Amino acid sequence: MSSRKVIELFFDVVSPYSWLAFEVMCRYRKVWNIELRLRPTFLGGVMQGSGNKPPGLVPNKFLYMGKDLNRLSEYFNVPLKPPADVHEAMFKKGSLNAMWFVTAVQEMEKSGDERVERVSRELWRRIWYEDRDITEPASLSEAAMKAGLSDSEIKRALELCNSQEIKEKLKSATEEALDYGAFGFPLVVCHLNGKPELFFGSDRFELLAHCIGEKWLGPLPDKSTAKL
Ligand SMILES: N[C@@H](CCC(=O)N[C@@H](CS)C(=O)NCC(=O)O)C(=O)O
Repeated sequence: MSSRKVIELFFDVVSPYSWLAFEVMCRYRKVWNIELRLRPTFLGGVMQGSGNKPPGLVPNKFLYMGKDLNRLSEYFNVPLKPPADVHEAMFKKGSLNAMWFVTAVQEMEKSGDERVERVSRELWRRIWYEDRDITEPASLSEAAMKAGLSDSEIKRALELCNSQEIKEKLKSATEEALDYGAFGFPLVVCHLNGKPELFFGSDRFELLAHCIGEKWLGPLPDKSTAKL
């Protein structure tokens, strides 16, 4: 068997399109010969650093995205439902605290990304399905509890959240994404023959599969992995 290709997924839980890409990559890591590396990052920093602006700030794009996400939710089997006040949730409240928290959880992982996967999913579910806060410590705790973290792990993650170490870690992941050429999320970076190949969006999987020599079997490659 050829050696596994390393694929990095840069994501932020404020980004609904990142949720779609995240679920697809988590499903395909069991199907393709890849090593998936989850890279929690801050989309606000990527927008600022690249000179881009969120597509939701253009009124017609905002209207289109509402319809697009509705269709995609069904197609990808990911329970997406925009919060009542998208601008408040995405731009006023934002995701900095949540992404510090996910970074802290990643820092605490001994091996693998299992908890990062579960906690990120619960945070997406809160903001992009239940229309609930993801900025307050109580909200982060609740998401982590649902993700199966123990009380002491949650306490430690909340402490770590405020540490300089974690803030620096999230900042350097954001800088790394920008160095790759990020301007938005999701960003999938495939390492092919020692060279990073970038794919922006949750709508590039067919092309990505072609480039890495794997088969795209649609959003649900294995029905048993698709329960959310
Ligand atoms: N066509 C992409 C759109 C992804 C997208 O709009 N991502 C937002 C964040 S949720 C973004 O960062 N956009 C930057 C841009 O469109 O320039 C997809 O289907 O995934």
